[in-house]
Amino acid sequence: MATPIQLPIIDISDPLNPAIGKDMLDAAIKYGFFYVHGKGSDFSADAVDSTFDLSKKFFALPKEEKEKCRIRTDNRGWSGMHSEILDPEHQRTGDFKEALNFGEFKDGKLQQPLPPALEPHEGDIQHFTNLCNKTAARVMRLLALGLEIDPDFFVTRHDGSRGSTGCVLRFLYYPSINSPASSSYQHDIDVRAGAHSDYGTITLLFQRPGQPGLEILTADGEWAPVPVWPDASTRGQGKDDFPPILINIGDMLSFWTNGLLKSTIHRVVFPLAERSSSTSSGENAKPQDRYSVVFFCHPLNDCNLVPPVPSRLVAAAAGEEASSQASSSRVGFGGGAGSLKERSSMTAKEYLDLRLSATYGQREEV
Ligand SMILES: O=C(O)CCC(=O)C(=O)O
Ligand SMILES: [Fe+2]
Repeated sequence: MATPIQLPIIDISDPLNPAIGKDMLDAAIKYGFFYVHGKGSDFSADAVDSTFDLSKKFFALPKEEKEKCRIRTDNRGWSGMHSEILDPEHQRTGDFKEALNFGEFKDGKLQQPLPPALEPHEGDIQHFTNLCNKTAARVMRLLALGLEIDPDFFVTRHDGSRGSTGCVLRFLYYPSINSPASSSYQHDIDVRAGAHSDYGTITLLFQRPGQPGLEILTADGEWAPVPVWPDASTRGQGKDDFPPILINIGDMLSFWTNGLLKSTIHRVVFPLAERSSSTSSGENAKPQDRYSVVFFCHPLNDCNLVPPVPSRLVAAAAGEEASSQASSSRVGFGGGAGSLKERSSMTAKEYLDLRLSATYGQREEV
């Protein structure tokens, strides 16, 4: 079985500490993924727990209720089992998951239909989104410090009070391998979420203890499981504890930094230990449903990603890339935005539209 990857865990309680910025940048260059401690972020265990409770409540609703907020081309709403294919080149069946995307709030209101069960919780969803934006700002300040640029370079370009952004909060539900919804699963061809990279600048991922499944594609081309709790010594110290938040770099930030920061391909699987315990009476991990909560952080729609981030490290990376054979043709993996490097201008909105239409071309117009 592949060995779980050990990713750095970073304390973001001081977002103006250049040494931490350097550590974060190193992780973003080497892996494209790192954890941040829950402590020192803007989240409490309660805020995270109650958001997962809400997500469970939503996915348990009858299909007819969820149908009322089915996703359309604005990328907001619910997508059912098998309706997304994140890796169309390799997947036979759509992803073994359900998802619910929340877009922007205007005057405290979401701009999309909500099922009645969630209506009383609109304020809670907004509160959680605000916390995501605050923690994302800490991470972006530290990355800017690592890049030796104005610490607010990214934060001002993501400031939702100045316009619309493509930020999305997403609830995900992957039924366990023993669920009837997973009965058609064939482990040599199917996955819970196909291989992909994320489109935005950074992604925040919240996971639950005992519900693993995320894997990343390492530089050696191997799939490495990413533990929910990376370090046993940080686990379970008091009720205020929750698994560290996993952060990854998206395609836009990779593009914007000339490929210096890595947008790493990842997927979600039924963990091997769970697969074997569903067919034998072994002592392996008991199959579990997996719930995750993801925040895709995007710049303001009109933010131009050309020219690149004004960092000497980015400029140096561009020089290296030009002289190397391995130019980053995989920026924009997933299709739809392959020729980015030839463009003299590309706004965040243009970029996102290209990527979404490649992945979700079949959705109904709003
Ligand atoms: O559920 C997860 O762990 C990852 C989800 C993901 O990668 C995505 O939605 O982009
Ligand atoms: Fe992802």
